[in-house]
Amino acid sequence: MDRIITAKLLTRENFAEFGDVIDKGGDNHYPINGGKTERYHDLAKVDAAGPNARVLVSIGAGTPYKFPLKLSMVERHPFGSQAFIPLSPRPFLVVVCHDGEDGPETPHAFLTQPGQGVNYPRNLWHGVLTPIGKKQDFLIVDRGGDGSNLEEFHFSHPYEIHLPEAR
Ligand SMILES: NC(=O)N[C@@H](O)C(=O)O
Ligand code: NI
Repeated sequence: MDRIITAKLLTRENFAEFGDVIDKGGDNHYPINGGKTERYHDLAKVDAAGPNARVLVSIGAGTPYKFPLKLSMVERHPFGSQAFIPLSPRPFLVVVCHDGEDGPETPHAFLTQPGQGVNYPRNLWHGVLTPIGKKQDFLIVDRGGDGSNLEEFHFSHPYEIHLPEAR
């Protein structure tokens, strides 16, 4: 099986089967504060389940990965969603998989558009936060609480993830 995957530009449409896109591209927005602010409303479903669950807001100071990326592991969070919102307008890599009978199916790789964030629903298989080219900070909104909220899957053979040519 071909283990080389080239990331495609992330859009609301092509990511819809996996999770939420956090940007100003949706149509659910309206003026607040007398029109001084436009609110882009309800962009992501935040989910925090299990014992003593609560929503966490954190900052991830990410270090870039080399490309092509060797993807040998994906993970998922059984008790909650996880959102990554970049604090600088640089694209980053998003890798997600549907769940199959024997674990994650073939990965799908996306290159976000500058400033775009994503939200992974509970139990969505995903690669870890993957900045590109330089250090990048991210706001992370995910679940805290008791119990193990991390499940990892190690592929028997790694995938090789490439970025699209024309960037
Ligand atoms: N644990 C954490 O904050 N990050 C990972 O779950 C990840 O998806 O990068
Ligand atoms: Ni995660």
